[in-house]
Amino acid sequence: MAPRVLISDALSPAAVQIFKDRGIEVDFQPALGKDKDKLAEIIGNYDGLAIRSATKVTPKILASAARLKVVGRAGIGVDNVDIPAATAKGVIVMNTPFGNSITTAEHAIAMMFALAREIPAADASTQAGKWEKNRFMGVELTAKTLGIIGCGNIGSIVADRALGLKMKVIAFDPFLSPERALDIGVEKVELDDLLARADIITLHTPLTDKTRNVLSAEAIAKTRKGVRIVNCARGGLVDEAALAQALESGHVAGAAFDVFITEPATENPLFGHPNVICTPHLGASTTEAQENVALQVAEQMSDYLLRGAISNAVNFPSITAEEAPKLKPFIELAEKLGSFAGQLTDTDIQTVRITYDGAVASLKIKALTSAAVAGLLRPALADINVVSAPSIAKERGIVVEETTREIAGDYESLITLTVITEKMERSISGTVFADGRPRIVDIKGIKVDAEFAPSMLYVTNEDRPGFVGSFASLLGDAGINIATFALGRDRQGGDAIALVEVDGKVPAELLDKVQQLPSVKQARPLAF
Ligand SMILES: NC(=O)C1=CN([C@@H]2O[C@H](COP(=O)(O)OP(=O)(O)OC[C@H]3O[C@@H](n4cnc5c(N)ncnc54)[C@H](O)[C@@H]3O)[C@@H](O)[C@H]2O)C=CC1
Ligand SMILES: O=C(O)C(=O)COP(=O)(O)O
Repeated sequence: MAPRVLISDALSPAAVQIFKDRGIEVDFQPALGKDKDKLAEIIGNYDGLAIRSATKVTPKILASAARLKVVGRAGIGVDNVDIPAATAKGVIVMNTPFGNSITTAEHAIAMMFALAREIPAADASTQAGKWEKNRFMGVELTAKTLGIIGCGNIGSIVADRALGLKMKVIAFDPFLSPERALDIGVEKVELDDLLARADIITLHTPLTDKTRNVLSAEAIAKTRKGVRIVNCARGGLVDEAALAQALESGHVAGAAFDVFITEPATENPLFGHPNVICTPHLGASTTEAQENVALQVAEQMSDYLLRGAISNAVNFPSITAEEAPKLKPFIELAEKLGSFAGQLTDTDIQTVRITYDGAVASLKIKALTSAAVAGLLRPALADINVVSAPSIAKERGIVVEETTREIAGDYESLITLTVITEKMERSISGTVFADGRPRIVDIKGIKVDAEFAPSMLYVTNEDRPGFVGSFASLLGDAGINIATFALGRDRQGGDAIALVEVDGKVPAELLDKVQQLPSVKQARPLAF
């Protein structure tokens, strides 16, 4: 069945065409994002959801999204998506990190000019027939100091344009390296320094718990008198009420805002002030940027839904379309090794150690580890998947350790999974043969060679004569057909294991009888 995608925001129709061309069913309902009840009602029918900023992907929406595999944000900010909730549900969240950055930077520059020359007010007055030539006295930008808070993709484009305008550019960004600052021609400063020196402040950080209210009442009080403030990043970075007061008192000369704490903003403390310019979250709204982000998000979502390739996911490592097919059999192996261990582990898992030997060590092991953890925890949590597994393991206090050794041993690639609980430590290793099928090659240090099958019996016993005969006849008597039979032991007369693929389910009575065979220590059914 073809995957189905819902577009619930005003994306460029270019996205619709891409989905169709890729063979994905698509519903284009550009106003739906604003109707959260309707969205919750229908989201269960879709594998993918493509959005901009109007759709809020809340835990409630996610709870109704039974089939959802991916949320694609045609844009940058993903603060309208509850990422932890999406991750816990195994939903990939991807954005398009560069598609609208030039456009947004240009909007910030446009806002800066609009403030410096009061263009909106002058326009309104002129068109009202007033010709107030003496009312509007602007300021020159040349040689002024621009303070950029958040100097990432957009901030550094703003810096570049501002340098072209012969401004002095200073930036506060804890993650901006001194080398990068030098490279892009900005002076890296602390926040207080920026507040004290900037003639114009422009914000370009995401909205996080750390950046919320970065321009608080206290911070605004530290700015230069006559400062102008531009926010084309996110509502919530600036205390709107405190800014309104500072505008009122004349400390702040002007503010240009594209984004607001509450959107759509129909009322706001900044509205109505003569030195305030507002636009309705238009930062990304150019034909070019909208085409870019729509095409990119549709391609990325299609690649994921059709080929398992992941790019620009904010909650999972990237996997290219070339890597995806190479990774697939190892994902299956990792998940099955995890499942094997999970089905045998009844007590609390403290640590999972996964070792990658040989060629597999150079693949995206983060994805493989996630798959192994998903398999391990699935017996307890049916809904877990590779996306949600790491966060669920963390939540449960399970330590996940990874080791890679690129030198191959007996196998070209080998994955070993070790589960450590309070009582025991159990390891199991597997590989993928040339036929692409995963195999178990070692259990607790005992060599075996078995494929994973829908119904299996795992028996540990003492290596004594007679076990195989009596075991096989118990199965025969119960009418259970043996499909494959793998045996291994650590040494003659030592510990032995049998891994048997059977047709159909193993009845509980049979399991009891096997358990009672004289040399048997443990008999467990397994399903893959
Ligand atoms: N108005 C609009 O339509 C648009 C708004 N945006 C907003 O712009 C934001 C920035 O976008 P990009 O530059 O592409 O993101 P980015 O991730 O490239 O840059 C963000 C920068 O903020 C810095 N940062 C993080 N925490 C900080 C803190 N506590 N203090 C100072 N700096 C901090 C980061 O180190 C990074 O360099 C987006 O998150 C989005 O919210 C993006 C596109 C359009
Ligand atoms: O890309 C972003 O972060 C934006 O804020 C753009 O928002 P929009 O897609 O125009 O609703």
